[in-house]
Formats: sequence, C-alpha cells, structure tokens
Amino acid sequence: MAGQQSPPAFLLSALAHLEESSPADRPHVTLTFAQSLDAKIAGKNGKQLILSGKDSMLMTHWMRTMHNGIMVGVGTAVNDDPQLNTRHLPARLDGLPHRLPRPIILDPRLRLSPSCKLVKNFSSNVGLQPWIICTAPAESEERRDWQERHEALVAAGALLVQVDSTSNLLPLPSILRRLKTLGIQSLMIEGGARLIDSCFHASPFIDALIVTVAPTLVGPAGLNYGSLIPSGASILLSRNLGARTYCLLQIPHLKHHSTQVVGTDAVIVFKKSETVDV
Ligand SMILES: NC(=O)c1ccc[n+]([C@@H]2O[C@H](COP(=O)([O-])OP(=O)(O)OC[C@H]3O[C@@H](n4cnc5c(N)ncnc54)[C@H](O)[C@@H]3O)[C@@H](O)[C@H]2O)c1
Ligand SMILES: Nc1nc(=O)c(N)c(NC[C@H](O)[C@H](O)[C@H](O)COP(=O)(O)O)[nH]1
Repeated sequence: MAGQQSPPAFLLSALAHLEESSPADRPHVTLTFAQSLDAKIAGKNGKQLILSGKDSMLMTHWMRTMHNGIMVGVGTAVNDDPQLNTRHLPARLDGLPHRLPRPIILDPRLRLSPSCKLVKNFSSNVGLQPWIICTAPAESEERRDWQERHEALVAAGALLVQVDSTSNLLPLPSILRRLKTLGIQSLMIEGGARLIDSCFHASPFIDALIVTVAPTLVGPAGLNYGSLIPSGASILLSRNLGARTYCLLQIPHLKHHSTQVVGTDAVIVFKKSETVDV
C-alpha cells in the first residue's frame, strides 16, 4: 500500500456513500478504532498503545483524508495529544496537500490545553483550526474558571462551539445537526472508549463502523469500551430458572460489509443496512 496515490480499493468501496449527499440533518458518520484481540483500545490507565500495524495505520490516514471532520473525546485529546492529520500519507504527485479533516473535540468542561498539538499545528499553519464543543457550567464558581479557560483557548486560536447540556456527555444528535450547519458533510469518529460507547448508544447515526483488529493481547488492565451496556445478568438469571442469560446491546442496523487483511491486521467493515429506516 506504501507509495500509492489513492485510498485502498476496499476503503473506497466501504465508504462509497461519502460521495452521495449526507442526510439532511447530520453528516455521514464513520465510527472507527483499533483494538487488540481481547477488545482493548489502550493499555493500563489509558496508556496510549499503537495497536495498528503500519499498513492499517496508513489506511486510517487514508480514511482521515476521505472525511471532512474528525472527532475525538477530550479523554483522548488530553491523554494522547493527537494531531488528527494525514501525515503518514505519501506526498501527492501533483504536489498538492492531502485534504485534512477538521479536528473536533468534545470537551464540555474545557480540559484541553491551549498548548496542545492541535492548537499549535493551527497556529503554525500546518493544521486546520480545531473546533471544541463545550457547554457552560451552571454553577457560577465553576463558571468563572471555565470562562478563563475558554478565553485562553480562543486566544490560542481554537474555535469554541457552545451547546446546551447539563451532562458531561454532550448530546450527539444535536451536535451532529450543528456540525452539519457548520458545513461538515462527513465525520470520522476515532474514539476513545467513552465516545465509542455513546456512539453505539446513538447507533442509528453510524453509517459505517470500521474496526481494525490487531493480533495482540493487552490483558484485563487495558481500556475497553462497552461500559454502558447494562449488566442485567443477575436479574435475568433469577427469571430464567438458572439459565445464564446476558444482556446484549443489539445493533441491528449494522450489517457486515467486508473484512480485509491489511498488513498484519484484519479490518472489519459494518455498514448501515439499507433496509432499516433511521
Ligand atoms: N485504539 C484506538 O483506536 C483509540 C482511539 C481513540 C482513543 N483511544 C484511547 O482511548 C483513551 C481515551 O478514552 P476515554 O474513554 O478516556 O475518553 P474519550 O476520548 O472517549 O473522551 C471522553 C470524554 O469526552 C467528553 N464527552 C463529551 N460528550 C461526550 C459523549 N457524548 N460521549 C462520550 N464522551 C463525551 C466527556 O468529558 C468524556 O469524559 C485513550 O487511552 C486513547 O489512547 C484509542
Ligand atoms: N488506528 C489507530 N490505531 C491505533 O493503534 C491507535 N492507538 C489509534 N488511536 C487513535 C487515537 O485517536 C489517537 O489519539 C490518535 O491516533 C493519535 O492521533 P495522531 O496519530 O497524533 O494523529 N488509532
């Protein structure tokens, strides 16, 4: 795949719908992440792990250039200090830069540092302006500190987009609507764990789910997603006369599209089923 000038064919096929108009009230949404065989996306205490092999990491950067927005939660933004750019792609033969996706961070309480790489890249002209989605705290004490952080981030160059929310988990449906009005036609959501959970719970918005599975094991201390699934096992146990029945979060509208070997990894694509109206 190295040196090639366009995204791999399987990715173009998996994301062919990006060429069509996005839904009226939201961008096209691709949820994507890399995991170990034991479904961990990071190490102990969220330590960043490079799980993807070099070919699938390159594939992820092709995916980035195919979208015009890329979203992460503030947990990832603070922990990994990511750049969310396309730096692994080979230079284009025509000398033009690859399209960069707009970095979008869900950061209700403004934990992001004004000196993070996303802000620095923008101020040194090598990245797009990061958009930070936030919400003002109700308490006046908290609000003063929040206002100071707000001003520092704006002064450093970020664009702050305020939404109404009383929760630390910002409402994805209205954020997607807002992003659409701001011109985002296609959004790649990269994680981390809490944001992946929220996406699965708002799963009708997921048009494509692309999971890279790397042949590694992280072990039980690693970070996994799935924490929002209700553990109703004990209730079901008593009702089922001892049969061990577990609650599953069904995601019926996602159907397997393709699985591709990319270098050392398997990349599994699920797509929204045409038959389910969402
Ligand atoms: N392997 C991968 O592909 C991959 C991808 C991204 C991140 N990661 C890893 O994930 C870890 C970070 O994950 P995390 O769970 O701590 O943080 P996260 O990136 O999921 O951010 C969660 C935070 O975002 C904010 N937020 C606002 N609205 C939200 C919403 N609707 N849903 C969810 N969060 C919302 C909240 O403050 C929340 O605490 C890091 O260790 C990072 O290395 C791995
Ligand atoms: N595809 C993929 N494979 C991995 O092994 C891994 N750890 C991530 N993790 C995604 C997470 O969002 C990281 O924070 C960014 O990948 C860092 O972003 P940059 O590389 O700095 O642009 N993504």
